[in-house]
Amino acid sequence: MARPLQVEVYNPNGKYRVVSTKSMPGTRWIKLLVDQDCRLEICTEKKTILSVEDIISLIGNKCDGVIGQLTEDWGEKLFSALSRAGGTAFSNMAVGYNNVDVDAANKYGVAVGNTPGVLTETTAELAASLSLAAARRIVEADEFMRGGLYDGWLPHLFVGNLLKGQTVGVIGAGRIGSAYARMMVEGFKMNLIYFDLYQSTRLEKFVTAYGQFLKANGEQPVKWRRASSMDEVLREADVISLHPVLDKTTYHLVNKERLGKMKKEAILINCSRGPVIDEAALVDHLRQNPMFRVGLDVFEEEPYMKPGLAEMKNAIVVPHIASASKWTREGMATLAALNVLGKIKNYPIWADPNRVDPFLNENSTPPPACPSIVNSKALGLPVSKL
Ligand SMILES: NC(=O)c1ccc[n+]([C@@H]2O[C@H](COP(=O)([O-])OP(=O)(O)OC[C@H]3O[C@@H](n4cnc5c(N)ncnc54)[C@H](O)[C@@H]3O)[C@@H](O)[C@H]2O)c1
Ligand SMILES: O=C(O)[C@H](O)CO
Repeated sequence: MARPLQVEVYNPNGKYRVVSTKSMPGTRWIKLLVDQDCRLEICTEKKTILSVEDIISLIGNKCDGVIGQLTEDWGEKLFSALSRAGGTAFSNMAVGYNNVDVDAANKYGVAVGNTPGVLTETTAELAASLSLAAARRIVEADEFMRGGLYDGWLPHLFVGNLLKGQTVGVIGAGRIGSAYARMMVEGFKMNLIYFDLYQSTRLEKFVTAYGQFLKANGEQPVKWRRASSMDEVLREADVISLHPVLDKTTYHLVNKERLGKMKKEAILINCSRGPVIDEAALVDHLRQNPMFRVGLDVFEEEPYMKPGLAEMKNAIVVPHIASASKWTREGMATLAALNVLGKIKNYPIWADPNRVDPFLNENSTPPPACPSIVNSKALGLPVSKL
């Protein structure tokens, strides 16, 4: 028989058994669960990605709710195991939930939580950092310097792109895409072109107002345009950042053909999900177009990179750290814990999952509600009046 996975237990006599498949940043989330009569078990196994079998063994015979991670495959097997153990609540510690089969969760009556509202700016800041790093070739220059290759200033040394006055393209102008667009427009006076299935009126108003402000101060105003197709963005933008959800409509959204439509010296940023780009086609494109640059936080088959990517000087690669600021990660842990706790306690669903500040204030008790449950309608869960 397989040995049981190692866990750390808090409040062993708690009435409700909650499992967290990973240790998460901060301690507030632990206190919130323990104070509400939960026995909390945190898996402390060294392996990074737990298998479905590992998680089934963690769930055991009695489990009220699980806090899980985006690296786990939450489908039929796990939701049926959780339901058999009496569980009704699961929360991803992430805003994206493409690792979760929501239909399977619905079938077993399990609420599925996610953590929007707390990682928007942090993630957008990483996309902006990758954009700058790619435009100004910071990683290549750092390697050159550390390699002892710098022997004096030269007119051609690491010449990159000026962002001011260029066009930033955003594909998926939701929470994070809009925050990134605002940063690039306001910070670097870039013009904006975006493509989304929905109009982003707030973003459009922001860029219009900023353009008027610049004009009133004697500067060139910034402009915006909502593209009617994604290809328009690919053709016109100098820097393109991808921020859609991953689903079957966005799988390989950027493929060989679409890469071919982009400017030869364009910059492509991906802080959404790896499979939004056909990564093998991207490697070919990078090889054939040395002035084309990418900044990637996510990969098609994480944790692996497609052959050749690691050798490309025109690629900057970081290990899925876009939401990795202390405040955000602690907030994600809190929201995930409160999703599970709220469902166990039969609390209603918070009316606006983007306005989660009341849950994050360390000096007050969080509202009696689940911050964000993605299948609340399907399960017919009541909405909070707070
Ligand atoms: N790298 C990271 O660490 C990290 C951090 C946070 C979020 N994410 C990813 O970013 C995604 C977006 O997060 P968000 O909070 O901004 O979500 P969101 O729902 O606010 O925004 C997603 C946007 O994509 C748009 N969209 C959907 N399909 C599209 C398509 N085919 N073409 C163009 N636009 C399309 C939607 O209309 C929506 O406006 C998450 O689902 C997650 O996968 C990654
Ligand atoms: O979807 C998410 O939240 C990220 O990928 C992790 O922060």
